[in-house]
Amino acid sequence: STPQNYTCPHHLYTIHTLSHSPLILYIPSFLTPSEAAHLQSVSASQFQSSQIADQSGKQQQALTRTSKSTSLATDPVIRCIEERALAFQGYDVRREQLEPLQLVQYGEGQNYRPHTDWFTSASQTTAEYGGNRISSFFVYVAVSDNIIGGGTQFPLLDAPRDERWCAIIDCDKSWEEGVTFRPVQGNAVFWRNMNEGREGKLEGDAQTLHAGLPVLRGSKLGMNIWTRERDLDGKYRSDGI
Ligand SMILES: O=C(O)CCC(=O)C(=O)O
Ligand SMILES: [Fe+2]
Repeated sequence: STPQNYTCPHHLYTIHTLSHSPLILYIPSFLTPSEAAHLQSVSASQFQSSQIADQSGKQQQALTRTSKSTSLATDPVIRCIEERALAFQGYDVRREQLEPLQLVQYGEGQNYRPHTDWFTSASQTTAEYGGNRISSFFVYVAVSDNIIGGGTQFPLLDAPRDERWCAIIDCDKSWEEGVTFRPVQGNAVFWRNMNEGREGKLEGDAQTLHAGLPVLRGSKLGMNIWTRERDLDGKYRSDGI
């Protein structure tokens, strides 16, 4: 438990721009070590097999997503992480547009096949859900020392050329495999899922296709922070009501 007078830690991250279109940013040390430990402890007993939405919008267990996941109720530490994710996106994103933080646990052999975080089915983008997902953060909360695999792959992106990227992305992969971020504890990948199309209407960007590669050894705990186009109905938010 955390004290009522908890104040948010001051973050000192630097940002690396991987791509302008789609906008993809890499954020080292998005979480502090104590935030990561807190997320692990509050989620520990909560995990259930991950579900995905089918075309009708029904939540289903699927072979394409074999991890376990859970959504978190807010608390003072989580609130700071939410505030950081909001501030990161500028002042025109409201707290009511945030989905509850979702933690995803992968053990050996588990993965999430290529997908976009934005939806194509109308049933997942209703007014109650606040429309579609405009942006995603995927945060590496806990990564075992012995990890092999478990990167986040964007197969449709061009790999950057500068060797300094090799600290962040897997440079052993071939060009055709796109960009694979290594799972590094505390770090995050941010991307915009949607762009303004004709008449200023937001449209999903197919280039944001990505996958959680199989964890071949060890384990990975990740976190999704998703922002909707508009406010979610209270029943779908972590702050409820
Ligand atoms: O596990 C990963 O690296 C990515 C997970 C992901 O894309 C998701 O949960 O939507
Ligand atoms: Fe995803």
